[in-house]
Amino acid sequence: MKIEETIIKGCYLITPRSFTDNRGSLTKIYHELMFQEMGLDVQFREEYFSVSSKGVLRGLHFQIPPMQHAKCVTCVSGKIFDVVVDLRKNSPTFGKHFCTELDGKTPSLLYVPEGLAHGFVSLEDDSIFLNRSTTVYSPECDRGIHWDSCGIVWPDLDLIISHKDQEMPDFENFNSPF
Ligand SMILES: Cc1cn([C@H]2C[C@H](O)[C@@H](COP(=O)(O)OP(=O)(O)O[C@H]3O[C@@H](C)C(=O)[C@@H](O)[C@H]3O)O2)c(=O)[nH]c1=O
Repeated sequence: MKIEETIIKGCYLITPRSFTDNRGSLTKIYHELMFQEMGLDVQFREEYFSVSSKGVLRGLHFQIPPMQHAKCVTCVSGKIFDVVVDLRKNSPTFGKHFCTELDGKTPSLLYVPEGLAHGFVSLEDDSIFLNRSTTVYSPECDRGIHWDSCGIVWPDLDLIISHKDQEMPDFENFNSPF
């Protein structure tokens, strides 16, 4: 595995190891010891995947204390435009964002530390997004900021967005607990 820090401290792009042969490929996306060796000594508690049509935007989400979490996300099929926003008040990149494409054909992972909001837009039909988190889902602590915040330039697509996400507060009107 290869790890590279993004412009946001503690947020890493990870290139997993893939093995390809005449049958197809095998990609290792989590290995406890390898994660520890990369400095990511975390215990994941929950994992799920979602399937999204082209243009679906989900985000920008996070959980507030006491159920805040780090997460490791990837796209196992299709392609997504993935974004994180730093909500840590004492961080030099507070309010700044980082975006990257996650492509099922050339797998890579994004490790998102506590205190960041996360979202993505699906660039292809049936993109499969895989999410592993260090706390379980808590509807009481589930929060978000509006997707059209912080100067994020989203892909020019006909976006499909849930009512819940359309109603999220702007970053400017959100008092961060981080
Ligand atoms: C995220 C989640 C949702 N749900 C339920 C709540 C709801 O009925 C349905 C759909 O939930 P949402 O609309 O919140 O799903 P979605 O918009 O896909 O939420 C996800 O977005 C991406 C960007 C993230 O970063 C994730 O952490 C998560 O917040 O699934 C769970 O039961 N467990 C979960 O872990």
